[in-house]
Amino acid sequence: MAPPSGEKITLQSGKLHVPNNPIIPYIEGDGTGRDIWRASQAVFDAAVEKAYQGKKKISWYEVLAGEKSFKQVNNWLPDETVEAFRSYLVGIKGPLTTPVGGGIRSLNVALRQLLDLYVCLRPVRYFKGVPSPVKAPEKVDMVIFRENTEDIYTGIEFEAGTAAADKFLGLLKQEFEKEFKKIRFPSNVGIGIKPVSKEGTDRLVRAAIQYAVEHKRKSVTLVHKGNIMKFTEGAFRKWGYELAAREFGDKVYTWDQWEATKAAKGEDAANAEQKAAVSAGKIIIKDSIADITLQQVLTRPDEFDVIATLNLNGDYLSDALAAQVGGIGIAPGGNINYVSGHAVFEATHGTAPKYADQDKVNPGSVILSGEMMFRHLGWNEAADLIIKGMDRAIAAKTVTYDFARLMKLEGQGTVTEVKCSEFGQAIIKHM
Ligand SMILES: NC(=O)C1=CN([C@@H]2O[C@H](COP(=O)(O)OP(=O)(O)OC[C@H]3O[C@@H](n4cnc5c(N)ncnc54)[C@H](OP(=O)(O)O)[C@@H]3O)[C@@H](O)[C@H]2O)C=CC1
Ligand SMILES: O=C(O)CCC(=O)C(=O)O
Ligand SMILES: [Mg+2]
Repeated sequence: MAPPSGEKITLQSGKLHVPNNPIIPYIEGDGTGRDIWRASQAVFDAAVEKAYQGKKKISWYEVLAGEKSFKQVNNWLPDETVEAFRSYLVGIKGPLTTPVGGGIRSLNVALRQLLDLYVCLRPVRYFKGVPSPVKAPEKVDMVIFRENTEDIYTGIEFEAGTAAADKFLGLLKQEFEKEFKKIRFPSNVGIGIKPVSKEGTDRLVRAAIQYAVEHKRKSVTLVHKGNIMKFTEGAFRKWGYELAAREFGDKVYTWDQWEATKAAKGEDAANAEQKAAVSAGKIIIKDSIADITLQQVLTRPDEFDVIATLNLNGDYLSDALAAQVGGIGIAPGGNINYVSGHAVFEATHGTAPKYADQDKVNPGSVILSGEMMFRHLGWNEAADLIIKGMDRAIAAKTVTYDFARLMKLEGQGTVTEVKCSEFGQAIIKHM
């Protein structure tokens, strides 16, 4: 049931209108979600109270999904939950379990698709003092724009040996014999479909470039595997460059332009043109193939800034990048539709079931997802307090097991390992 007090956040003339007492729906999450949510909600309420001294307050509205929902109402993702996020516009969630190889499809992905939250926004930045496996983690300052509604996450798959798979293979054999013959073992094969559209690419790349312009970032890299998947990943690259030139022509310089100038006037001329564009404050739009990207974000992190990529690449890249700045314990995210105003913020990590109900794991990812939510709402004072509290709690080396483990390996002196709830309290104390 919605809380008795509070008002709806609305979209007015394309802008969010946020009342002082907004109703914000949340999903607690499975596994470690329960512990993390408790710690995080305390931090959110404390930050709002400290920033606005009672003038603003969130009315939290718990909605059900996942294991808790199945237990209580025999439904993994009730319509009321989706409707609440639709109706109240902005929400936040903990992680939800997805079984491997069978069972229900991802509820996390379902929510993104049902609400058409086409951007998965995952900033990756370094907090001073956080232990890291790399030599210069402070060079990592990237913002991932992961396409969130297409690619293999659409879940169009046919299980090997089923009637559906046989029917699909039959169609393929009949209509596309040349392609069918490429299947190495056609009698026992699972099939997946990877849709990537121009519309989906355009809106994702538009959001990434818009962000780069608004935040004065240096470059947007289109990450793809277009050498192998020419008409999906390759098309993403092509459409991305075309959109950049068409909609942001005066604000960007693309590697497509560089190639054209090189072909016409030689490499020196192309380099000079790019240098002039950088001096004029233009954003460089470039691209990089996904496999080498995973190496270069490690070896040359300062060459990457905003990254726009498809769903699966973005999933891999966000966990890999999180490792460089201290791990998945402080990797926040938001699923956003910049047109409808709908947004659901959530951590990059999952339910880490082996630590469930031990009050152990790092609540930092959900806390920083809340920080992103506050900025999205224009509540920057509350967001700033969360960053301040987090910075100082880490500097005081009062940290959860994940950071403590790495800090001890680094020989960082006295480290106080605290529980999930205690880390939340440490953030509040240091605000
Ligand atoms: N958006 C969502 O809701 C997501 C849901 N999932 C789902 O979660 C389930 C488990 O997935 P799995 O692949 O194991 O990945 P998880 O992210 O849940 O956990 C993997 C490992 O990451 C570390 N970790 C995760 N969360 C934290 C945290 N808060 N603080 C510190 N360390 C953390 C732990 O490492 P260590 O063992 O080294 O301590 C943990 O064992 C699956 O069902 C998956 O589908 C996964 C990702 C996103
Ligand atoms: O939905 C899931 O269970 C996994 C999703 C995931 O890994 C992600 O979005 O990063
Ligand atoms: Mg993931």
